[in-house]
Amino acid sequence: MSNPPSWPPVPTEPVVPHPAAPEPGSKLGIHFDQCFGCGDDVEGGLHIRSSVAEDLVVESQFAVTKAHQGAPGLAHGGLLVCAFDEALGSAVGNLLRRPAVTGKLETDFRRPVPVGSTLFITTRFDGIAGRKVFVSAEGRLDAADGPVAVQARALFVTVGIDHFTTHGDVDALEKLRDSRGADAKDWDINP
Ligand SMILES: CCCCCCCC/C=C\CCCCCCCC(=O)SCCNC(=O)CCNC(=O)[C@H](O)C(C)(C)COP(=O)(O)OP(=O)(O)OC[C@H]1O[C@@H](n2cnc3c(N)ncnc32)[C@H](O)[C@@H]1OP(=O)(O)O
Repeated sequence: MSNPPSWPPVPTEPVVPHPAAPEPGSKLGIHFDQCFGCGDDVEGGLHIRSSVAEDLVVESQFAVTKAHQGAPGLAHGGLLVCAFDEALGSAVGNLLRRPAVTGKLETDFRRPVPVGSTLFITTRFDGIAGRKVFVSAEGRLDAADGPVAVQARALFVTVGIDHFTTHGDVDALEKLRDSRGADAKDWDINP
């Protein structure tokens, strides 16, 4: 059997938060009201909520409902991946205060996640190499110290706002500003 790949897969530097990054104890707002991961306007969305803890840790919660089923009474694995994409991406975007997109996201499903449970997701920064930001997370059932149900690790790549205006909606910046309020105006959007 081959050894598991090392993580991060390339040499990295420690992650330094943006000087204006939210302090430990801060709640993170939604980044876009129509986002499936966090948006308030999405019926059946994941409605993930996150806050900053000490030592560059971000804590997120995903309350699993019937809208998120795969098998009867159990969360769909793809939506659990979405929850981690949101939690990890939110940590990267908010603490570096730059837009970033998921380049790679791996998940290990260790336990079933029932409808009615809440997944407590803890995200940590593993290192940065140029535009590449490596993060990992674990999701525990029903409490911050509950049993581990899902683990994930990901590469996010920082991008300019042109990523969204070119490939998505030409009005992306205005729509993000409308969702985030005045807080959006001083983001580093042209790496
Ligand atoms: C999302 C809205 C954000 C709004 C902003 C407001 C702030 C909000 C704050 C916070 C909340 C955020 C919450 C969001 C959560 C959800 C995030 C998502 O689901 S994002 C959607 C899914 N992901 C994509 O659609 C990417 C599609 N891929 C691409 O667009 C490109 O491939 C991209 C940008 C990732 C890289 O393309 P290149 O041309 O810019 O750069 P190249 O040179 O190819 O890659 C850069 C480096 O990364 C490595 N790399 C890229 N992809 C890799 C991969 N899959 N595996 C390994 N390395 C990879 C490359 O090898 C390269 O490394 P070397 O610099 O040469 O060392």
